[in-house]
Amino acid sequence: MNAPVILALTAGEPAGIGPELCLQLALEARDAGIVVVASRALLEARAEQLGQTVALHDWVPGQPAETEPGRLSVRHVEGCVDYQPGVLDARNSGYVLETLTVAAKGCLAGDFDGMVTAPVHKGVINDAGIAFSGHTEFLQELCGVERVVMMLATEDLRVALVTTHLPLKDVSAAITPDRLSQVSRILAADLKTFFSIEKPRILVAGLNPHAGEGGHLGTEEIDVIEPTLEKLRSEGLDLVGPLPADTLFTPHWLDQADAALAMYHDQGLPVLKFQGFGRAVNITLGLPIVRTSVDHGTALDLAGTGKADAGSLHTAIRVGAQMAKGRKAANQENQL
Ligand SMILES: NC(=O)C1=CN([C@@H]2O[C@H](COP(=O)(O)OP(=O)(O)OC[C@H]3O[C@@H](n4cnc5c(N)ncnc54)[C@H](O)[C@@H]3O)[C@@H](O)[C@H]2O)C=CC1
Ligand SMILES: NCC(=O)COP(=O)(O)O
Repeated sequence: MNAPVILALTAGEPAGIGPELCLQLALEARDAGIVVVASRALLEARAEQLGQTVALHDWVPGQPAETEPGRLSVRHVEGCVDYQPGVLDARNSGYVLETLTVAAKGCLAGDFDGMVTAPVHKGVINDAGIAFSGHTEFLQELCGVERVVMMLATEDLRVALVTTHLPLKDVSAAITPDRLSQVSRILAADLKTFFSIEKPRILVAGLNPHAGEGGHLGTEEIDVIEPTLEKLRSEGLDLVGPLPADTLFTPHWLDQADAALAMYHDQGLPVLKFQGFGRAVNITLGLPIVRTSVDHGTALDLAGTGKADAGSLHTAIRVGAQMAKGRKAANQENQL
């Protein structure tokens, strides 16, 4: 009944800090079983560059994962052709996406209890001619679900987004009653499922300055956001807003709420990162699998130096393991 959780950890962009963060983790004792999904040769090359000794063990589904310092379970993925830190190579892009596919399919098949992702470089994947906006959208498509929600969280703050990786000029049109309703419902449901918040109070930001100033600074609040929130409240969701985004992130509001819902990426995430960059987790809600991630990017400037901070990776693994245990327990209860 209490089998340890096994998480797939994708090593991300080969030129970034992901591979060395995986190796840093291997030097410590771990509570959760971690299987790094990556090119074995890439990990060996990075370990050699950093002067680290890590014994890599090929992992087979059904087996426990290594948890002892100095040992690391690896699910090898072919196709990485360039191991140089700090220098992007579009030829590695197919391999990077294959690591995500292997991890996600492994979760769907029950081989893994969840997946944690180290950062990928969205630009270089597109340079390879592959349309890619982020793990969030990639996993939504792979898992065949209509809507997912990106939420970043620290101990003190949770910020979810209505839209994710969109050019700013496309944001207004994307804020539809359908999208706002789906995102709000997923956020409320998953805060209950994974964080045991029975009826979460969610602060919803407006899109425009001063939440539109009564229609004088934009009408999305009056036309879309207010009527949608009203309808969702009638379903029982505890939604406050639309609130001016510049004052939403103040103790007056945050102290009485469980999460903030921002309309777009750079409305919500700078606040979260100012408050907790380096120790936050990025969670994809609404998926049939557990997926958490680090709060940072590929940090090409640090790759190969061994100076990258693993704080956010630790948070992502801790939260991923908690969520996976929660989902396992719920599944077992449903089977009784
Ligand atoms: N989960 C993911 O896959 C994410 C990927 N990205 C991708 O990363 C690439 C680079 O993005 P940037 O905006 O430059 O952000 P970034 O997070 O890579 O770097 C911003 C600054 O933070 C520092 N930094 C980042 N992680 C650190 C760590 N663990 N320890 C110490 N310092 C750290 C970097 O050195 C840099 O000075 C982009 O292509 C972006 O798409 C960005 C965010 C998340
Ligand atoms: N700023 C967060 C971010 O870009 C991460 O996106 P994703 O790759 O987790 O979808």
